Amino acid sequence: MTNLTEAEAAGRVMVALDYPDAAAAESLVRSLEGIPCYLKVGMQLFYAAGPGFVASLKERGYKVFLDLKMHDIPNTVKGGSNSITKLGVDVFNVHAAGGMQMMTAALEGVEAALSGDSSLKRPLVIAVTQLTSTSQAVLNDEIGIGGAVEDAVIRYAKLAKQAGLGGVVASPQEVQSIKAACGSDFRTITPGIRPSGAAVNDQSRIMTPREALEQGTDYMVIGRPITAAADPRAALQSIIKELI
Ligand SMILES: O=c1ccn([C@@H]2O[C@H](COP(=O)(O)O)[C@@H](O)[C@H]2O)c(=O)[nH]1
Repeated sequence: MTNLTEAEAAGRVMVALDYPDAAAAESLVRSLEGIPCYLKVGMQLFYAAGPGFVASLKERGYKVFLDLKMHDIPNTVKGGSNSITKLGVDVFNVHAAGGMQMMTAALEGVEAALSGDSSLKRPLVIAVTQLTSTSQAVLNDEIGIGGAVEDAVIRYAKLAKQAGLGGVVASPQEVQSIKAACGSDFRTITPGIRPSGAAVNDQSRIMTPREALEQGTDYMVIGRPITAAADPRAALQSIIKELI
């Protein structure tokens, strides 16, 4: 048991809307109506449905994580961050592998947007460390980065913290080390969540929702265990129940 209320537990879940178009995503959103979870819009949906879909979620009061994982030269990321901030999203991200200057530029883009429109809310800017699909073997043998995945994650997390970002995307397996290295206020947003018995799919570094919560994660990103379920609302409700 934890001290989380049902609403608080729902607020820790970010449902990944990985759909090919607005109509498909809309149908899932409607099925979850009234549950105060975050909605995550990633590349597939954003490239198909664009800023208009994000704006429609915000108009309906949803908290939105725009997961576009920017990774480009600093000037381009600054511009991208500026445009994203103007969409009014609550959370967005860049790749920590872009380095300190790129992450700082992302924050400059945010500041420029906020200074031009006082009605905008400051988004939480976070950095992707090592994708949760990346295993130890892939990191070492394919990508060619030596050492333990966890060490790479912590290196990226420290760099993101130094750049002034508010948190990182990582596996729940790394949450305790990230918090120890970067402080308890430094947010962890963790995909790689699989309820017991669920298909692992292409994820590698996974944990159940309950285990992730016990590691101290702030938010858990969950896609297919909800969206591919016969009854997505029931699947989300069962995850929330596991968290309270
Ligand atoms: O390291 C990362 C970064 C982002 N993701 C995203 O999270 C969801 C996970 O979806 P599942 O269906 O629960 O696997 C997806 O949108 C990814 O793009 C990630 O998995 N790992």
